[in-house]
Amino acid sequence: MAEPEAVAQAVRAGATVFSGEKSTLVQTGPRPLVPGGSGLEQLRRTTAALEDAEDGVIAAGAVPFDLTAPGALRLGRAETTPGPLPLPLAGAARRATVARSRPVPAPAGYAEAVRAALTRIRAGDVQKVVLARALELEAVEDWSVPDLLAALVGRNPAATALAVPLDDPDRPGGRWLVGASPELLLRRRGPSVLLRPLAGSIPRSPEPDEDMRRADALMASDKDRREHRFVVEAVVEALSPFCRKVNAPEPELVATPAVWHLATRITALLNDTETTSVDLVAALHPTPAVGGSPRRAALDVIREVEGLDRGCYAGAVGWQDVHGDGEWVVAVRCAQVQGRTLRIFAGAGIVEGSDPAAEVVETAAKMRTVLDAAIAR
Ligand SMILES: C=C(O[C@H]1C=CC=C(C(=O)O)[C@@H]1O)C(=O)O
Repeated sequence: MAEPEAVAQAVRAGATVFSGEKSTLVQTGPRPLVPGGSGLEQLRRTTAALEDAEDGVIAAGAVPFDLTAPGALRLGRAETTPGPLPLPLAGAARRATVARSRPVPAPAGYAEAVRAALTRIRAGDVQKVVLARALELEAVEDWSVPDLLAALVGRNPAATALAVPLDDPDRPGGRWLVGASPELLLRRRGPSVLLRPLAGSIPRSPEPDEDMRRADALMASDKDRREHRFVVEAVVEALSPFCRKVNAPEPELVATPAVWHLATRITALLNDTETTSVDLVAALHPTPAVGGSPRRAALDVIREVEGLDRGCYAGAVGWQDVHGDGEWVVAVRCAQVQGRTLRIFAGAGIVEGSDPAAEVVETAAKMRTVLDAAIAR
């Protein structure tokens, strides 16, 4: 689907879109995978549902952070074109005017939650917890999903920009997930598996020397390297029943327009090509990049101290084809849109040594990815 007008129209009709540096995938004519099913039920049924599907049909959409919450995976026809989404999208030139904004919780409340998590870490209950907060923007008219998507693609060329309908696309006024994720959960192509978990971050500076100083400080930070290591260790462990030749080199720096991250490019080979991309999603999600370590204890702490309904934020977003190949990103730098409301989410990994005030600043920087796309003119 190379025509901007056709893409904008498809999004208005409820298409799921993933736009990356190398290709754009648009899923049209979507029908529910498991109507009303939880994220886990949908993941479990994906491969079987695709067995009966004609070639060219994929399962695509969003898996919630909490796998017992409703999933938003659908079957539909995939159209893939080379390069990022063509811009400008037709009718996507306007920006909504924001009438009100509300942080949930207020920054002081978030700092308080970080302190509560640190207390649990020092008590030995858990070693890492990712805590999120939200910013709600109320516009004077409905947000335009094609407009948000176009602005996200234009500003984040290295990310996977996404627009995923979370409700029945036939029903007007439904919820959408939009965002520009820099984090590859996994790509499965035949027996080859690639992952690029991120964890450990520092906000970018517009001043080049200061920006480089921050990048160096992140690379040298013991706290951030520990925060990162929890993710790599958990990912390698989750892959080990399915894969051989798991290679996890030392972390490197990656930059988004808003934030520096530590990233590890992990490669592996499947033992058995019957293992599909969704089998791996089910084994990996939620990694400690969005949950924590150990997983169960971290999820308990999140439930107790965070006080947010994450929905599909921090979930897994992507697709799988009839061959079991697929690509999934972690739903970070994302927002939920419904009518006039845009709810932008951002989280940060908390470990021993984390500073509550710095985590407020880091989550604000992460929110800029969607905020700048939504409000800049
Ligand atoms: C949870 C988020 O980011 C994750 C991904 C990269 C770096 C992270 C960090 O440094 O805390 C988070 O683990 C988010 O952006 O909402």
